[in-house]
Amino acid sequence: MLELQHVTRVFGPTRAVDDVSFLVPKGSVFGYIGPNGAGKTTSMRILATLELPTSGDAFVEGLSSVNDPDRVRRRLGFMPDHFSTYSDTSCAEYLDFFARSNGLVGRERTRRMRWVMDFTGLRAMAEKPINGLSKGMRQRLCLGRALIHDPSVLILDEPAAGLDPRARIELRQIIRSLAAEGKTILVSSHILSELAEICDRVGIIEQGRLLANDTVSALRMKSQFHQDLIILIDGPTDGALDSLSQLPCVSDVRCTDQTISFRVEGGPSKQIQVLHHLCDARVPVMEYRVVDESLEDLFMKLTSGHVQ
Ligand SMILES: Nc1ncnc2c1ncn2[C@@H]1O[C@H](COP(=O)(O)OP(=O)(O)OP(=O)(O)O)[C@@H](O)[C@H]1O
Repeated sequence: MLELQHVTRVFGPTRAVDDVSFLVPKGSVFGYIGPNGAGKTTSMRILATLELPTSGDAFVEGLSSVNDPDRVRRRLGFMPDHFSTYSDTSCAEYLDFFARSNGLVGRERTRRMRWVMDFTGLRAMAEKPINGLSKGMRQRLCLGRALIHDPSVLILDEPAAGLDPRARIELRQIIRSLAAEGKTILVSSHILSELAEICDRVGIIEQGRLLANDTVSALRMKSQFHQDLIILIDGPTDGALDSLSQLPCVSDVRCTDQTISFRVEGGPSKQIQVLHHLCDARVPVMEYRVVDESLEDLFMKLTSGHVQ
């Protein structure tokens, strides 16, 4: 598992990370979401032993990134948000270099190289120079490098940045299958909707402070002061419109054919009251559907847009 305990990192006047704590249980995926300059990379670098916190501590499988960096590195794969390499290096050479740096030798190195090439879909590109790779393939190679020593914990810093829709979907599948194997994964992004489907929990960070740490559905519930709903009526809609007009919590009523959309002020218990009211009035409701608040809306609600 992975843990930050009251981590603060100050750069001059900037509190890049400000008293952040969270825990990612084994085998789960934690989405770390925040706008530019929020402090995601700094906290990930602290976990990955590449940066020291000003105060607090970070732990990988119970080992301190501050006091026990060598042992942490053996358990951890870090995919940075960008990487550079020599211009004429091929994919196989690049992976081989990191396999050797991680102490892999002989058959074990060959076996890990094969596994990574197959898992990331890079086998056909093995002899290609890295500079000739597409963005998606470069990201796969960078992920392969993070996986080469079979770490139990993965830290992926904006792995989906710059990828086309197909490559994003493939990346999500790769992350989910790694979690299914029992790996603990911390993955960052600017965009909540990009990670929501694959994360067990998300942390939202802005200006160094963790604003939320919850499941996506719980975040949705907490942020809901109103909810848009759609009902489908079997027959004329007059009775339904009349019933809805009696409820002070209902507004924005719109009707097209047999479909009525409206807004309910209040949380889930208010929505249930509305449904009861319609049933009591014998309105023939065939379908009752909540319009999911877009994840972009949720992100905008939780963050203020300030940068430091
Ligand atoms: N080495 C450094 N020296 C000075 N300031 C730094 C340093 N590293 C990060 N910062 C500052 O700390 C803050 C957080 O930066 P960080 O890179 O952690 O954010 P981020 O959430 O990863 O942003 P992005 O999404 O743009 O990559 C920013 O204001 C940044 O300018």
